[in-house]
Amino acid sequence: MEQTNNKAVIVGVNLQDRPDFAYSMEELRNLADACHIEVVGELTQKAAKINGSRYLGTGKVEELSALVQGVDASTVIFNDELSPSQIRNLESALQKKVIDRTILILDIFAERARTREAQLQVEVAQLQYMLPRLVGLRESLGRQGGGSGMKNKGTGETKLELDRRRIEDRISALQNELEKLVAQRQVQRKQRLKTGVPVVCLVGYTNAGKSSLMNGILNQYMPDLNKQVLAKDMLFATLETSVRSIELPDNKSFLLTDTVGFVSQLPHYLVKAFRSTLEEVTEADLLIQVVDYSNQEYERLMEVTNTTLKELGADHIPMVYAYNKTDLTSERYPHVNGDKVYLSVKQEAGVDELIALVKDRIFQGYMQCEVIIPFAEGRLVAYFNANAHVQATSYEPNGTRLTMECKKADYERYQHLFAEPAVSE
Ligand SMILES: Nc1nc2c(ncn2[C@@H]2O[C@H](COP(=O)(O)OP(=O)(O)OP(=O)(O)O)[C@@H](O)[C@H]2O)c(=O)[nH]1
Ligand SMILES: [Mg+2]
Repeated sequence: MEQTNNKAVIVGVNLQDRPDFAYSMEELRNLADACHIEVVGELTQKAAKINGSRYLGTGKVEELSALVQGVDASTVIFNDELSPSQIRNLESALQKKVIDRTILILDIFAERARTREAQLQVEVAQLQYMLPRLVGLRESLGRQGGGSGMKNKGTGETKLELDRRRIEDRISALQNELEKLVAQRQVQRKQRLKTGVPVVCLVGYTNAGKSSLMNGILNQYMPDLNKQVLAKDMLFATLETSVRSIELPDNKSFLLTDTVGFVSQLPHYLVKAFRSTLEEVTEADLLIQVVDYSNQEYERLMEVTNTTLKELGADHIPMVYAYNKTDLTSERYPHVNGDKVYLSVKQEAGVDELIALVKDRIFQGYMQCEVIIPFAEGRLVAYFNANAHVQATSYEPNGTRLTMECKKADYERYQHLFAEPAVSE
């Protein structure tokens, strides 16, 4: 799609007085902006239902046509996903390029995707969006042929059938390649899981500050590590997950994952396409939902996030909340209330409080202890070195003394093997 120097009018139907309608139009403007399209006009209509053939009522299409001419726009962007026939009818009525919210999101994803896996996922989603629209195009050609629609069942259709088959072949080739990449990543993930280090995932609406928070935590706890992630004031700055190991001053560590942001009406092709990337989320020990607390609509955006998590099958995972950007509100910060931390990554205030809460949750089943492991049980020393936070090791006549923080369950399981004397808290 041509994107530069594009002027567009955005159009939305406020279906049954949607409470989040104004925000969804503002978001559409931001999506257009992220696609380098300049929005020069807006038209909305209140309606009980969307017009099946032209999205808007007839009078409104005329009004739109005049508006588009008046502001010299080349493109018209609709707030909902349009059907193939709606696109066709609107293009012929307006004589302008007609696109919808889904195309904008797909385009942004296509432009931002960096890793091979993200690129493949986006291409599959784009092709899946195109497929039914190709069929629509075939219908329109059939009609142009005139008569029964059977008469010219010739060249046009054959070509489109070919295109269709080519697209289907391409989709399955891409999916094959994707499966291989996903399998590779799963091996890496399994290895990480095997180490028993807890996994914490940052989730939330796009632009809430997830990547900024990841950087804030890295700055504070891993200042020597140059592993910052991209954080930017734009929708979908992050399209792939990145994992960083965070080591805390008391020797405990966890893995922190930054993920792609959610958005309302995220095209289902994309949810599907990104499911493999978001598998990390379903295996996390704890989720940190990052909320842009300065956004008036923050509660609705949290609902979208929660619904998406449910779709991913991650709604059973314990969650804490980082109410970010509190510097832009009148709320006091940093300040903790139950499982919520009011903070400002920008002002570097509240990260410690959040980490304390995270630690409290992920290291719940741990205990501090000192044990002596008989030399004959050497494999246990190896086990604790891999699965506990061993703070000190020394050698006694009757075995290896470990001072460590380990899982309570592990302590109980192996207690009968420890040599005396051992002190534990
Ligand atoms: N005022 C203020 N701005 C913040 C704060 N934290 C992050 N931001 C800004 O919010 C914008 C988005 O930040 P990101 O960290 O990229 O957001 P994200 O949640 O990772 O977004 P996606 O990757 O697009 O899902 C950036 O411009 C940040 O500078 C904060 O505490 N206060
Ligand atoms: Mg991000």
